[in-house]
Amino acid sequence: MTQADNPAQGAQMEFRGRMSYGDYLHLEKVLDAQEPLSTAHDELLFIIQHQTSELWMKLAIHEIRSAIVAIREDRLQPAFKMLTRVARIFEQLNSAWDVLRTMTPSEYTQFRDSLGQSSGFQSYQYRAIEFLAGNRNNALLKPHAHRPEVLGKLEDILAAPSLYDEALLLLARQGFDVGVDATRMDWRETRQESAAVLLAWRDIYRAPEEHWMLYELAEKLVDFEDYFRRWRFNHVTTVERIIGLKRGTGGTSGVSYLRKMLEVELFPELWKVRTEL
Ligand code: HEM
Ligand SMILES: N[C@@H](CC(=O)c1ccccc1NC=O)C(=O)O
Repeated sequence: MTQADNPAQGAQMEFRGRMSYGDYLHLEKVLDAQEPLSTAHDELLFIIQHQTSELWMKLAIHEIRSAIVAIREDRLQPAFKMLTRVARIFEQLNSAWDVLRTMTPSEYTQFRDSLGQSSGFQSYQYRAIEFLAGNRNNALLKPHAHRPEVLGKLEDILAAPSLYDEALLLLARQGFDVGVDATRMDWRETRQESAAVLLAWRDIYRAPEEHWMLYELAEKLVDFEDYFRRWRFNHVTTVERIIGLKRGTGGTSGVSYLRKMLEVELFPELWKVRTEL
């Protein structure tokens, strides 16, 4: 038999005692983790949509953490690469809404009651991303009080500088006056917006050729926030399309809570600086 007759010729077919594809990826765990609570056809879509989102969030956290360390160590090129990947992950999460949007209100109502009081509001990986980026609402630790290991991980994130804090410390190291952001000791709370930081970014944007690395870092951060905002917008639009103005299972007002979250700015001076140029 020639290669043309049998394209799979030479392929390994015997896996007794050898690691195969499914072994390496632990597919038995991943593919056994979907347990619908109802008989509704669309519940599997709902579960897989969330599980895949959480997997992508896991990767985003890994990349943001490494980007934070890289900026701290003045290794900007690797940080750029990681931040580009984070933006692409959010682009991926954004496209995923197209699949969920195929579920109508009638279909969702068939299993919504099974969800009890569970909600994406309790996604600790989502909260970790917000905390790592710099949006630190300590009140949102509360839903994790019953899981000490999760709480501990979120507390650890709050104990250290965020992505934006590290960017501002870098600006200070490079001689920019960033005001109080150069000397902060407590990282737990979201920093206050500052006029000094706005002026520092303005100088950088006015002379990109002189500050190319910082200029590029700023644009990577804006790109990340741009895609993150699109995720929030897609979420609230999908939610309104599916549950209208009903209260959320997590206990918030639902769409109006999510609309409020659209106003959150992770890197406020980087948006304000646009008006100054
Ligand atoms: C049928 C689809 C969905 C509906 C109806 C829905 C609805 C809601 C509502 C009403 C809230 C507000 C909190 C509450 O009171 O429950 C919320 C929050 C949230 N949802 Fe969803 N959601 C959907 C899909 C998703 C998906 C696919 C994800 C991806 C992981 C997600 C992640 C989140 C997160 C992270 C929050 C917290 C947002 C924040 O606090 O800023 N949701 N969702
Ligand atoms: N908050 C949603 C329920 C919901 O979407 C949800 C429930 C359990 C696990 C993840 C969810 N997704 C996002 O909030 C609702 O009010 O219908």
